[in-house]
Amino acid sequence: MLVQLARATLRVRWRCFSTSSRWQAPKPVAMEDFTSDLIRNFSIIAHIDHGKSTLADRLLELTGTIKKKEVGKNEQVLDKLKVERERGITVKAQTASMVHPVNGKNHILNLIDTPGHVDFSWEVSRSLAACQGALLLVDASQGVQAQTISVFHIAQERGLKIIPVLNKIDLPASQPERIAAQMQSTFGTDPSEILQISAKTGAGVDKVLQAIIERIPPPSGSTTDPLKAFLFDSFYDRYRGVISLVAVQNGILKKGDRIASYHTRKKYEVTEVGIMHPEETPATSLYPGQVGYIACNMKESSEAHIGDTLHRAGVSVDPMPGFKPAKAMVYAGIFPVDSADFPKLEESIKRLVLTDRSVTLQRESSTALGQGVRLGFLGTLHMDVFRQRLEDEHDANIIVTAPTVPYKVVYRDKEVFVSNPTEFPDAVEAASKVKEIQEPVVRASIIMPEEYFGEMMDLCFSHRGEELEHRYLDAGTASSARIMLNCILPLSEIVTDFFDQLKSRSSGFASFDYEEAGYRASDLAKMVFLLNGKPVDALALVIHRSKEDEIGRVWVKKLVKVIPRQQFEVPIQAAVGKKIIARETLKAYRADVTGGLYGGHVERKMKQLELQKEGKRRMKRMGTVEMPQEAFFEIMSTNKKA
Ligand SMILES: Nc1nc2c(ncn2[C@@H]2O[C@H](COP(=O)(O)OP(=O)(O)OP(=O)(O)O)[C@@H](O)[C@H]2O)c(=O)[nH]1
Repeated sequence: MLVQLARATLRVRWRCFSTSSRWQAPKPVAMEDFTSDLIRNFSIIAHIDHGKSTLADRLLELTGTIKKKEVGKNEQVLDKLKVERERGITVKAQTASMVHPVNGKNHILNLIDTPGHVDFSWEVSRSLAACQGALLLVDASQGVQAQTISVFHIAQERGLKIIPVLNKIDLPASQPERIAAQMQSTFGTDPSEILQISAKTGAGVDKVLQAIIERIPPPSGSTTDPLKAFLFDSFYDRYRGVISLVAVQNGILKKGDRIASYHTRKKYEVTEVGIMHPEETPATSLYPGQVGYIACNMKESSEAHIGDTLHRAGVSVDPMPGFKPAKAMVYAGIFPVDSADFPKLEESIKRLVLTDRSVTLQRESSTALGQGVRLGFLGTLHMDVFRQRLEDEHDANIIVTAPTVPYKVVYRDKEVFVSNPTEFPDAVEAASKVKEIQEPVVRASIIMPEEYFGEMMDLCFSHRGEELEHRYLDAGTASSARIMLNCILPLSEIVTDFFDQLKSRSSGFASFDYEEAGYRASDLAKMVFLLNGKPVDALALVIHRSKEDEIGRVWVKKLVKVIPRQQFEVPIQAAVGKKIIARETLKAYRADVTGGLYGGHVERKMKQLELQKEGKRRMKRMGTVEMPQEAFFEIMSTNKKA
């Protein structure tokens, strides 16, 4: 079987999100040998950078699934997006099956890789739904961090068997005994169950394989019960349409089966089944407990509903519990720098959304920026990653507006969610019709060494934190004890610079995580910016009244720097309702680009005039003021630092 799997692997291509070449099906792998007692489905869960992808690679190597990498090459097998390699973070959960013999019997181990950033906890949760166990990986030099705690709780809620693993024991700064004690006090872990490894050198990794087989229960399921498969992920292949990743619960799933979606009630014929090895490797069939992929002529990604139950057409089954859909927490408008590029941009965005189902989209138009798309993301990192993918993979030249959270406007007779500042009620409307405005808040937890406690309290207060409380995670020595600080923070306060400040004010030692905590009434208002007395829609912001002076001043200063001088003086003002909060004046200037050119420099002169003409084409008229699209780009990209 091992040989057969390895051969099949050699003949298949890499699964790739951006490009897809013609594909030739190798001989299918027979899966009937892998009865459910020989299957283990597991995930690796950890705080960001604690070594999940490195350990995944070592496990794939140790089981002979991939070849051992050349020393010095640092690319990880399961992190495949360019942005993942560049930023060293996992964005999209991936699956890989490996085969490992124990007592002369081949076992199949299905690893589902999970992302490690707080923005992607939805991906973590859905990956775990297909598992019976999880390796909880903790960096032995850093100890328990904010996301270690949140992923532990997700895994525990799902009833998974958790295997505690201390990683990076090769580092001189590692303190395995101390961190083991910390895990015991935080999670109630029995220190004798903790494995100590170095994913980098490979030390102790064989023990991990053994523990997966010994400690994680095999999936249950019956071959004779009606077919029931859980759909936990999907991606798009331009030749075969939507490919769904499934965990078979009962029955046997094979090519030619007529299946139906419980969610959409649509029927399909299965054209291919297989396992991720980690590339797609066709198989004859998938048996209960097995995790693999299917192709069934689904044309639209929206047909593959994450959390759906697939069953045999005409044979009904009780559905799986399913998932809460991903909820957008941060919204931003994306516009092309050159308005003529909109159709191409819209197409690129749609294609990218096919690979990232948690992004929501809606068309929007702005007088200042023209046609664009308003997108909803799980968080700001998610937004940044999407932007980078749009630029890297689709060569897009874009302007991204300031991020906004979804506010709740409570009128006397209805509640409306507003995720675009231009739609936020102005002062007049607010005074006459609106009962209350609410903003989303989160329950934040920050873990830090004791010496940064004061700084972190300060950070929370300056971001409107409430209900602060703290506790010690371990007793440690006076200088190295760790504290967990919890508080309620408005989501809008963490979508700008909170994370950067947390890192810089704690010299990188604090970690942060949050979960939604509903909505709270808040004193919010719309701030508009006026150029020569006329408001510019794309620049509107929703702000907390306690910060209106500070934000108004920063923004007008920024605007005066990036807007080119006009032939007349231009007042730049920040206003809330009728009240002007801040003002700068842009001095008049006569643009004579050829002024400095004399005599025979005709060619140069013509070129300058051409350039000016080109510039004019891209100018936007804001009332009486001309503003190049690039100025918006400048403002928006300096936005994060505001
Ligand atoms: N010294 C040492 N470094 C390690 C070890 N394991 C991982 N690293 C390094 O730690 C960094 C993070 O490792 P990754 O495997 O990318 O971490 P990750 O948890 O997958 O990160 P995300 O997927 O972004 O959450 C990389 O620079 C690795 O080379 C280890 O055992 N020892």
